[in-house]
Amino acid sequence: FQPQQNHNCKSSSSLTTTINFTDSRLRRHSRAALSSSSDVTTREAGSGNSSPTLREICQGHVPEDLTRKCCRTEEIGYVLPTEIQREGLPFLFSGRDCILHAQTGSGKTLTYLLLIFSVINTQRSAVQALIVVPTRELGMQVTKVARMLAAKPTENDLEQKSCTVMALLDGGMLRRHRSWLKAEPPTIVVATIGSLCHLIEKHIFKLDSMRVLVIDEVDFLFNSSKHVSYLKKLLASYSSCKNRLTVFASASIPQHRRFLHDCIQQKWTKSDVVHVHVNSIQPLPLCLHHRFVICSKETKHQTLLSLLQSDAPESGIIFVGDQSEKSKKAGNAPSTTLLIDLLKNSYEGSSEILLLEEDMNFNSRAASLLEVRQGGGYLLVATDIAARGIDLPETTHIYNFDLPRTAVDYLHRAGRTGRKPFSDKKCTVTNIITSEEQFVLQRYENELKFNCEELTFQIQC
Ligand SMILES: Nc1ncnc2c1ncn2[C@@H]1O[C@H](COP(=O)(O)OP(=O)(O)OP(=O)(O)O)[C@@H](O)[C@H]1O
Repeated sequence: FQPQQNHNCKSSSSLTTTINFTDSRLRRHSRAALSSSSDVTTREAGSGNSSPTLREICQGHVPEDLTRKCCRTEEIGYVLPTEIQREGLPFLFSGRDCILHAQTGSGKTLTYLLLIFSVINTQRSAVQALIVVPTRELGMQVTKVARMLAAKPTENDLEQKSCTVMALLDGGMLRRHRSWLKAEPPTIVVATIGSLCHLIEKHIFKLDSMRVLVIDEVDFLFNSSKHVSYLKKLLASYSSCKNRLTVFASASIPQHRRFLHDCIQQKWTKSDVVHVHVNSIQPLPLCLHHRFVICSKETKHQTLLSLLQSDAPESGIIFVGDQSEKSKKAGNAPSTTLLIDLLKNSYEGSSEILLLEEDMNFNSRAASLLEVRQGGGYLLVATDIAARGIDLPETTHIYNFDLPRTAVDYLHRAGRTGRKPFSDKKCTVTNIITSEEQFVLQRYENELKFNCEELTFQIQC
């Protein structure tokens, strides 16, 4: 995703047709696009009255018991498809490789899982689908949704062999997974790239039967120097795009034309790959209200406290930047620790105060997220490890105690709230900045096309 000089995108541009349609014309367009274009851009969210239900879209593709479970209000209860599901699933069911590019919280996970359940054969004992994720936390979340969909609800169903889902994630028990992989390969594997490639290189994990490969948060993985070479091997050397369906997903695909071009050139996908781009003119969910408060570095803590007292958020995430190497060497306490201490000592709200950062051990990280998910109010102090993919639908407030480094990071942090697809309840993203940082925030506003309102604010001492 890094811009390169003299890069020739001509061949992908000639394959690519960007078409903007409004809601009522989308379905007609989708049908036409099924046979031709490779870059589909849709404009409006929400569903009109004539929209098909999720069940109708899945009919004939996904096993009936699963769509029933997914769509019945007494069970999971997804009656209407989100826009990425409505636009993406027809392409996926028709066997096209896809880049699913849609806002945070728009249901991309269910989109690719429904594709997986449409192609796997549970009678076969082989790994048939592989989902690659950037973090252990996101992996556990995706595994949970996949297992929920795979669970057999009735005794009759229990007679049939069920689909098994293995989480092969950093910090897991690789030895136990090795025996499991050999004795009875699972149908679906959710993996972080490091653990996965280690097992592939040791010939313990085989991709011969893989029919679907999903790379979630694809731009993050391609941008990570730690992951990119493994990722490229996985896409082009360890398996061939001809023998599988390849799906990329993210709310941000910077330079998507260049990426489409690379997908085809590098044989990461087949040449008729489709870029399904939902809400291209509105990268952030509309239900987000963005604000900023200007203060000095010295009054940042007090400003945050005052904001929390006045907002009284039931559930919120406070994002903090990573501690610099210089600050570590100087023996300073990390900002996360200072903030946790501050909140525990001075915040008067009733929310549970929790921490999630990369330096914690995996068990403590899991414990924090488990507590957050168990309901009740929470204030989660987190680094960017919580910014990608984590789905905590009860979150109503995001605080950027430190500004994110890039507009893309802003988009993903902000997108940890506003995650109920058919709700228009306003959620708030608040940036605590110094006056020197104001121009950075303005750059993000321009890039991501949102408006940030200044909050004039009296610090309560
Ligand atoms: N059709 C649907 N109807 C109602 N809710 C849905 C539907 N599909 C998904 N959801 C819910 O929407 C929320 C967000 O979904 P998901 O985590 O897949 O978002 P995402 O698009 O992957 O976001 P991100 O880019 O942040 O990873 C989840 O809580 C999920 O249960």
